[in-house]
Amino acid sequence: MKNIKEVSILTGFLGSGKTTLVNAIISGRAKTRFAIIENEIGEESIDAELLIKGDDNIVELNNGCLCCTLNDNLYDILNQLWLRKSSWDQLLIEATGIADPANIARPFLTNESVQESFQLKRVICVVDAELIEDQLKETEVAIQQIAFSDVILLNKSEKVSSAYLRELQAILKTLNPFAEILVALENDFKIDILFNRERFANFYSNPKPFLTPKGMFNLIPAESEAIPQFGLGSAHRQHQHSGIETILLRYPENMNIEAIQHRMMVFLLTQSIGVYRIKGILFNANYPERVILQTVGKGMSVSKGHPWLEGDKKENKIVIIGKRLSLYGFDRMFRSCLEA
Ligand SMILES: Nc1nc2c(ncn2[C@@H]2O[C@H](COP(=O)(O)OP(=O)(O)OP(=O)(O)O)[C@@H](O)[C@H]2O)c(=O)[nH]1
Repeated sequence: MKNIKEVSILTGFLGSGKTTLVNAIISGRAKTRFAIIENEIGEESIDAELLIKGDDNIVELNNGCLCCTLNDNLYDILNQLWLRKSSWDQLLIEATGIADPANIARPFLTNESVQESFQLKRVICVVDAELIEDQLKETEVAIQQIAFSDVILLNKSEKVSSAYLRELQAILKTLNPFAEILVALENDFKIDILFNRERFANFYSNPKPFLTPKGMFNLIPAESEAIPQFGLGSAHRQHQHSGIETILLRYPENMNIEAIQHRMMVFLLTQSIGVYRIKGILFNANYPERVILQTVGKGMSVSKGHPWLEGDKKENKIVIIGKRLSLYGFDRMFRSCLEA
């Protein structure tokens, strides 16, 4: 009998906690070998570096959204993963924070040849309890993510009161009465409960194939969208999606970690409107590990990442995601924190 692989899609707005959940899944289901598709909107992968283990079956898909420009690539990747199906058990897809999960799920729901090999078991939406109300007001995609999911994981619940948490649950119920809402407290995800949840198999009635059959999973040639790029030395603007854009900055010099923390704190307090997410892998020769800088909304965290190994390209890599971003302003700010 053909071995059908289970698929889980993780969605949720920028910074809600998807990568943290992927790590919790990897360690919480240690007996399951996961193939993981990591999609990031920036050209450079940062999330893959934040995963707790390196694995041959981690596929990074950068500089575009699986839900739109990279959707064709999904077929390629499914083909590749299927060819080495004996090396993994289940597939996890971490969408970008601005993806519409319906578009990622479509091949699994409508394409018969994909369905013969892959079964979409659940779409999990990670929701930031502290920020979701603002996100729902600002971006339609936050609503789409909640509306399409089978399970809503109300994350960072320790940051809000229990009365507000109940209010939020009521709001989420109105956006998606069919989904089950689970509450996660301080990264304490109940992974087994999550993986017991399965979508209603017949929820989408009478799906129709939407692609011309070709190749193993109806592979169609990728028609990649032109991506606007503006050069500025090592800094450039990369990709636009739903009015949300990404800037990538790279610097080979030592970053002064104290200086950047201070600078970021002031920035978040005074100027951060329209900046949804900053993720940085920071380099300083005095630190044996990568320093991970993250901001979500006005919150910031700085933590240790993987150690630098010989042969690693030692540099600072910072991704900023938001609307109407000032490339020159960010470049100036980060340059001012480099050690002379
Ligand atoms: N306080 C608190 N922080 C959390 C929790 N879960 C995640 N975080 C923090 O939130 C930040 C973003 O988490 P990620 O897991 O990277 O979020 P993400 O959804 O993968 O982010 P994007 O890939 O940029 O969309 C990190 O600094 C995490 O440490 C939680 O339950 N409580």
